[in-house]
Amino acid sequence: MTAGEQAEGPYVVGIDTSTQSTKALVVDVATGRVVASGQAPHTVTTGAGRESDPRQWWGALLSALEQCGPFARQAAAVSVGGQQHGLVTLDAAGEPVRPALLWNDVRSAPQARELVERQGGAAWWAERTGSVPGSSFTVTKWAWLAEHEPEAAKAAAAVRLPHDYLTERLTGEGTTDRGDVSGTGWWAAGPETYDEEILGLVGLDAAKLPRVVGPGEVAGTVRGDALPFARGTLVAAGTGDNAAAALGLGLRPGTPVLSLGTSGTVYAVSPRRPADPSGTVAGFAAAHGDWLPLACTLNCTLAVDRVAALLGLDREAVEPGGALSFLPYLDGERTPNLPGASGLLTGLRHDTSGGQLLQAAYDGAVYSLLDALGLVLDGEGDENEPLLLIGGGARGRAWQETVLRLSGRPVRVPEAKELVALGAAAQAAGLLTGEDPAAVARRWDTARGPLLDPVAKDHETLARISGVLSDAAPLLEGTPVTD
Ligand SMILES: Nc1ncnc2c1ncn2[C@@H]1O[C@H](COP(=O)(O)OP(=O)(O)O)[C@@H](O)[C@H]1O
Ligand SMILES: O=C(CO)[C@@H](O)[C@H](O)COP(=O)(O)O
Repeated sequence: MTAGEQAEGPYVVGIDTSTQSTKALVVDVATGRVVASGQAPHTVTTGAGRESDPRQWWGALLSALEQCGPFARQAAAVSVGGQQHGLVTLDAAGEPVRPALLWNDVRSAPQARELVERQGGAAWWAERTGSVPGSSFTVTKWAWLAEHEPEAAKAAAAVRLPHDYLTERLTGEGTTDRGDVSGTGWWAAGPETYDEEILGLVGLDAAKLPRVVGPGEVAGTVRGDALPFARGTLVAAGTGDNAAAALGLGLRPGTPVLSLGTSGTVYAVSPRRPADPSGTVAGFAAAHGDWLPLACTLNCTLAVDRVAALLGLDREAVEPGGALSFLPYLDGERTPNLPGASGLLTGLRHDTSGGQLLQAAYDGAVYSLLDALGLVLDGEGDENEPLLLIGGGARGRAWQETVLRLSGRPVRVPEAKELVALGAAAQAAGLLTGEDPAAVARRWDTARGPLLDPVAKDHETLARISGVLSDAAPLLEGTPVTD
């Protein structure tokens, strides 16, 4: 807050515990002004798996809040948004049995395939849970753990998602919410309950799962004095990071969002419950009613930054031209569903420049997201409606220009940087004021930002990438990742 600016209070805290870091914002409920903020990094294992120690998330949360100075302890309510799907296993004392298996760990791809085949096929899963589970989904990670580390699975007295783990450390109660639970693969989207049949299939007792807190309900209160908040501070349900960003943007049905972070995601709010048997669209629930059809890629900002580093180029040093196609599947891929794939480059010539190669990596990363946009919107929305571009990558010129050229749509880049944390803050604010959190965000005008005019759609590049994807299908199957 700058000198002379008057916050009216009360304050709320919104937290985003995502793959690479935890961010905290202290926000003034009346105006939406961010009065203090903090951020602290996480580490993620490399190699075959992607794992993080949940205790490190808690340490990062404390550090991010410490950076907020005295404001966090003045907050009246707090909420945690977090990376989706991660499998957190806790022992009877509430300590992690082992590091969490993250959403971008593809080792459970064989378990995903087997679960879909054994139980009803893709259409059955899509109708029953909203999604066809791939290796990102918690249910496949639990099946992997039970098969590869049965002792760890047996030792798990409680099973949580990342945002549940942090919320529980604040309140002492095991809770989750409608948005994040919808990405587990063991939540039935019709009746909106845990699915006993699926839990039976993977040998998981529902008693080990958290209570699902309903939209607008309180998850609990801060339980102790040694915590970064005052005892008795209200704790909201929290939610998955994409559902939190949807709240943070005050999203209405039909407006598409493209998020460029560790994951690339494309989504919209919809009143209709999605059930895409192709598995491209995950049929998540939105945090406060409605649905959140979403497609997600594993290779986004980290993959493109890695290509820039390999070339020794700045991430903005792209050049036009050339006829390259680069599928930057450095981590395997989820959309399209190719968990065993690796990066694939075609069209290299003597006169290809490094900048053209880098541009091709951006094109490959953005292609998959835009290709899924039609399925995500499923006939809702208007072609001329601006895409909302968010996430760390949205700050980059090369990302913005690639999205403009490959979508042919206008693009709006909200000025607010931390939309997940803002969405969590709006959820916490809603507890105090009784408002719908999306309405809180609209009142705060969080989606405000420059509108970039559309440019002619680059059909040639889109067709070239699409051709390589189908021609190279056997190569992209790759080999399953094992440890
Ligand atoms: N100015 C920028 N231009 C392009 N990319 C950026 C910029 N700033 C950050 N990034 C990218 O944003 C990513 C982090 O985005 P973020 O949405 O915070 O990730 P996550 O929430 O998945 O941890 C980094 O991997 C980095 O590559
Ligand atoms: O798996 C998904 C969505 O289904 C990812 O979007 C994760 O939720 C990770 O988010 P970021 O750390 O990239 O924000």
